Amino acid sequence: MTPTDDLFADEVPEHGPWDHLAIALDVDDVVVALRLATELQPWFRVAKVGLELFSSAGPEVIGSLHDLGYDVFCDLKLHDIPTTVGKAARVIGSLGASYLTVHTAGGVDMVRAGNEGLLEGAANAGLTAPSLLGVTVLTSDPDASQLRPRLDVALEAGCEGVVCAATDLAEVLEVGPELVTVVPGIRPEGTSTDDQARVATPRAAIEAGADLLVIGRVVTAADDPAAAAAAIVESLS
Ligand SMILES: O=C(O)c1cc(=O)[nH]c(=O)n1[C@@H]1O[C@H](COP(=O)(O)O)[C@@H](O)[C@H]1O
Repeated sequence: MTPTDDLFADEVPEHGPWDHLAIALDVDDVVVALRLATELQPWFRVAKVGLELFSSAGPEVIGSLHDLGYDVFCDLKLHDIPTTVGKAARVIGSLGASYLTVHTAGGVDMVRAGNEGLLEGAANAGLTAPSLLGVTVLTSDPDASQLRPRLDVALEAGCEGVVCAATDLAEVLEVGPELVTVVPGIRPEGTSTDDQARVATPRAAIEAGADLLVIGRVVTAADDPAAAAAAIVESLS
């Protein structure tokens, strides 16, 4: 069953809830990752490569996911001296990733270097400009008191978007209404929060203004990942 089978029997819709869904491929085996990505392709527009998959599969996985039709979200959460972050971001930009994360806790100079590097890498490779996302306060942290200063860093350094909890969205959109908002910690009603502290249901996150929901274990660790993805899309339809 795919979104088109289920919801729109006679026509193939160009847009739907899946425009707002990123699948976090948090596995350490590229074969498993690509199998999941292939199975889940009808339900997600964006595939997220995090530290686990990037460490195991290397940068080539970005191209493999792109070839499957995904926009690729490279979630490396860079945090180092500005020169190192800038150079790493330039490499990622040249590989065709659409999004890259950096920790705003690294400060304005570091985040700006990441942004410049990312855009330069993409431009040198003749690719569309990717988006730098500033991670504000991790959703595993129950204390969001650093949200405002980190948003200020993201805005001053020119981030196109931020990663935040759904519960942070009101403040984020007040301070930076133009920011693309990416929201992890998504948990449908009645599912385990695991190590996440600030969670929300898919619908609550979208209603609070999220542009892109990061969906992880609720789908990838489900007995039937496609059915779990279908249930999320249905909850948003
Ligand atoms: O940058 C992220 O994607 C991220 C930021 C954050 O604050 N919290 C967070 O959970 N993430 C990522 O979002 C995904 C959440 O996975 P689940 O908890 O399994 O839904 C993981 O890949 C995390 O690395």
